[in-house]
Amino acid sequence: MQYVDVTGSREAAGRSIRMRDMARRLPRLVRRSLALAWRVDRAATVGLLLCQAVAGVLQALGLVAISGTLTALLTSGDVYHRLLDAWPSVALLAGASGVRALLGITVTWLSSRLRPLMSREAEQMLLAGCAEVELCAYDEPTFNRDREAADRGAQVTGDLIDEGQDLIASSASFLAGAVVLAGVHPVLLPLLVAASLPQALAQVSAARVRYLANLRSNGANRMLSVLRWHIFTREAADQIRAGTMAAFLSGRYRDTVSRINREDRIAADKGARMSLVGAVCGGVGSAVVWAAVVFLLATGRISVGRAGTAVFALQTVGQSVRGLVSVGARAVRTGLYMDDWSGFLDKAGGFRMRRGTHRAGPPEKIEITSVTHHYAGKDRPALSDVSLTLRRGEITALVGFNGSGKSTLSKLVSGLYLPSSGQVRWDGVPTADADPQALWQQVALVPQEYARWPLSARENVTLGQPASRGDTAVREACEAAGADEVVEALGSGLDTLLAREWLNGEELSGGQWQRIALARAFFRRAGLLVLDEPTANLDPLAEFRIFQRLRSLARHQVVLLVTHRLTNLAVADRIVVLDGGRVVQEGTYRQLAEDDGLFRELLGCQITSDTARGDGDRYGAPA
Ligand SMILES: Nc1ncnc2c1ncn2[C@@H]1O[C@H](COP(=O)(O)OP(=O)(O)OP(=O)(O)O)[C@@H](O)[C@H]1O
Repeated sequence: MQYVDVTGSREAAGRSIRMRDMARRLPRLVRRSLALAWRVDRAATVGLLLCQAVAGVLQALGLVAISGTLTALLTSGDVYHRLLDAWPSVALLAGASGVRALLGITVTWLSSRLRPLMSREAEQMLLAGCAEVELCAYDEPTFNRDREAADRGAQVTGDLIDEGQDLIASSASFLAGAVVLAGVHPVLLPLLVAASLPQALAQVSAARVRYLANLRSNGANRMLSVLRWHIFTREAADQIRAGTMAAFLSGRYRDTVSRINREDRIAADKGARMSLVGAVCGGVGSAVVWAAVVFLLATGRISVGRAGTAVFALQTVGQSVRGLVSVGARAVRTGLYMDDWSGFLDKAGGFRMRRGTHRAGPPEKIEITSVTHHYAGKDRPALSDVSLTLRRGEITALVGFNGSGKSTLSKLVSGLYLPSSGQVRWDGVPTADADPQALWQQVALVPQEYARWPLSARENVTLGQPASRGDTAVREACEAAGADEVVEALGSGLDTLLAREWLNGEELSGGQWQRIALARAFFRRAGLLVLDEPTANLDPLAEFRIFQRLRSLARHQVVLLVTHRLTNLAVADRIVVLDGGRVVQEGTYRQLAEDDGLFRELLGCQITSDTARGDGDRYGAPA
């Protein structure tokens, strides 16, 4: 079992990283990191830039001071006068070092302030981006892969501030050293840069190898987080124990980790080999540069004092070139992750919602016309040529076998999905032309898998959107859903946190949660009420009450009910029977129960199984 990038497009992008790309990308990366830093903390960003600029100037001054000191000390004359001549340069050197140390501390302070802010900002931008995509995006492997990569990009955003800072610092120190070195002799600077090139190439290649290894492990890492979630959280804790699955899951986790370790080890070995070759070439290059200095000194082309300055300048420039290359390579790798992040934000993984602007009100009529719907990667359509009209004040029930398309149809009616072909129109306006946020204001949905939000009972009902009538409206919705008794039994009533793993939180039973989910939908007072298996976890009495109340609740709403509890369907005005994604029957309960067809067949099975259960209970129950 593996998650793989089926398109391989990002691997191709990673493979194309070359020295030229790096040079092209670096300024963009610095700009991008500064833009994000500016967004989260302007004062710290300006402070950082100022510190770096001043540190660069001080570095240059320090090198000039070294040159002055050496020239003063190495010229002829008595020691006293030589020291007297040297002291202003020494004082400048000491002053510059002291201020640079202070600036270094300030840079560390400001960076540590900015780093977490940037990562969190990037994460929040990603979360906001995810909320803007079409629901169908989650069915696409490419979207999930890109989102995962973008998440990684958001996490490493903070690194970019350090890398950006190191780049600016190395560039400033390179410039300072280069100016001084060029002043000593014009041949030294180009020679040094040429000598550093092999190392630079090796570093970039090693960074590419590491990025590609990470890319290959992306799917495995994703699987690890899925496994970790299942092993860690209480959601499946009971099933892991009762199913004695712990060893199996840990084994799969271990196997996946081994796969990642193997990739990492190969990348580390390859990277080390490249670095070694680069270091050897760099060493030879350095020897050539030092030989050039000795040659220039021996042939009298430079003085001893200038040769001394050259030594310091060479060290500074050499260090900054190495720094530039290694930080540059790291920054390019981070930049690739950030490309994943910003690319995802730009086009929301290619699934940004682009619908119309019509602001839908509570619908009078929802028409489904010749709707066919395909899920991504499926050969067969989930729905084929379905036509149907839903009206306010009417309860329409969808029934059929598992997988016959009931939930899909309810999601199309709610505008959560747009049909592959055909139209769903709310009062004549296709859902594709409606403003989705305004449309969903009119949708109250209880899906099969309703969310159990780790929020207070009140927020679980209001979904964070309280009504003007405050708790009165919450209590009315709870009463309609039979959740009033659930809330009353909670330690702090509506204020109770519904998550036992948190301090003071309380846990509800499956049926109690379902009542809260129903209260949520009743509280919303939207124009469309969609109930997908709303009573699956309810006891018979609670179920009976819900179906009883549905009639009065439906007076002002379009109601769509999906259920397998056929015996309760007398409450519906119309029943639509789906089979293999097609409508095969439509009518009232009485009509369908009398007609030959799938509904009567299903109803017969349910009555038979209920009777069998009843018999079993009767004969099997202890006296
Ligand atoms: N997100 C999805 N991605 C791909 N295929 C899907 C997705 N959701 C549903 N399907 C497929 O579409 C078909 C219809 O599924 P749907 O959930 O609408 O059926 P249903 O009638 O509601 O089933 P059930 O009674 O089991 O809830 C099934 O073949 C299912 O595998």
